[in-house]
Amino acid sequence: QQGSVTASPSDSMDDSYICPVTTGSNTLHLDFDTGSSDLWVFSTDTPASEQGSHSLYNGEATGKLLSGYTWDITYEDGSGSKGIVYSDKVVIGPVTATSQAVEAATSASSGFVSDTSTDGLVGLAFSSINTVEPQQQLTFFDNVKSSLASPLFAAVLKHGKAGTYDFGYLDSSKYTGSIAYTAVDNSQGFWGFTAGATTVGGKSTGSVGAAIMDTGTTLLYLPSKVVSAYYAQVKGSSNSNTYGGYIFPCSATLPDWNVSIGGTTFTVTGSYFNYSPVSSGSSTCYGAMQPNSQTGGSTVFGDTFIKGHYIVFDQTQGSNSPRLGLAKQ
Ligand SMILES: Cc1ccc(-c2noc([C@H]3C[C@@H](O)CN3)n2)cc1F
Repeated sequence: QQGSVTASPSDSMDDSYICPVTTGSNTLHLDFDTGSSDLWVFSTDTPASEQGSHSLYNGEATGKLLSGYTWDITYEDGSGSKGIVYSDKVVIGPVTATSQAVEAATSASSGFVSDTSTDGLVGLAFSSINTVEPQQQLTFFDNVKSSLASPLFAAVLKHGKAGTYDFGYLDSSKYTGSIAYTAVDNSQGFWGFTAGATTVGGKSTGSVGAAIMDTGTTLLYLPSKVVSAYYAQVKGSSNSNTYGGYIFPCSATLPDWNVSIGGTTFTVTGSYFNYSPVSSGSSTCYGAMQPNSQTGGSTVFGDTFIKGHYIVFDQTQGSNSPRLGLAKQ
């Protein structure tokens, strides 16, 4: 099997990208996250006080309860959820996992309860960091990859408009030039890779090093040397204690940022680095490139980098030799 599902920005800032997923017989809108490995959903097992306006998975109706199984996850930003586990059919585009662990929330933090755009997450990192106990469960990709035409999926996310996640095939109409491949270190359960030299306006701004490709993270978090060298090219910018990161006048011209990965140079267009005004109506804007001190020291290529590129999460060389493919859209 193979196929594509639409990935729509959750809001005008491209905070996240959500996709319709049928769990059991209900269609929910889920955040595909290559930085975690649990598929969890708001459900009829979620307290009514926490269900908000979310679409709900009904495990009692269509699933098989994995008796005594639990899960509990905390994300980089401190938000989290926990609950119980069913096995059920999950359909993404035309791709079906017949016995997917669907993790039904019995509790979710306020960030999720109030995020009406997101009914849960589909974890697409490696199953080694799935949180289900007493028996760890497989991700959707791990469950279907042997049935896919090719064991890969591609993220084709766009700025301010719908893109896709494609499972099982490469679509040459969705990228230009050739795909540059680079080795993945999955020892921590992530799609880890090494990024190299960076430049801004023709000037070298240092090398990045180890990073993870994380569709569930909104911004681009880099070593402080690279970040300070970037904002040195942005008039009026500063690293604000008040706002907890780099800010600049919303009228500032933001330069493009270039990084070498897999022997090829990739560019993030400057305007993508204007995340949003620091508060509604403000003429001060918050940067979409921030130091990795904000992510516990991890360098994270989030949606700010991913949108506008064609990113392939690839196991065609075998599950012990995962790789990332990158191309320009
Ligand atoms: C309300 C809410 C909060 C966090 C997240 C979230 N999803 O993926 C991630 C990143 C960071 C790392 O944890 C794994 N990938 N963060 C999603 C939400 F809808």
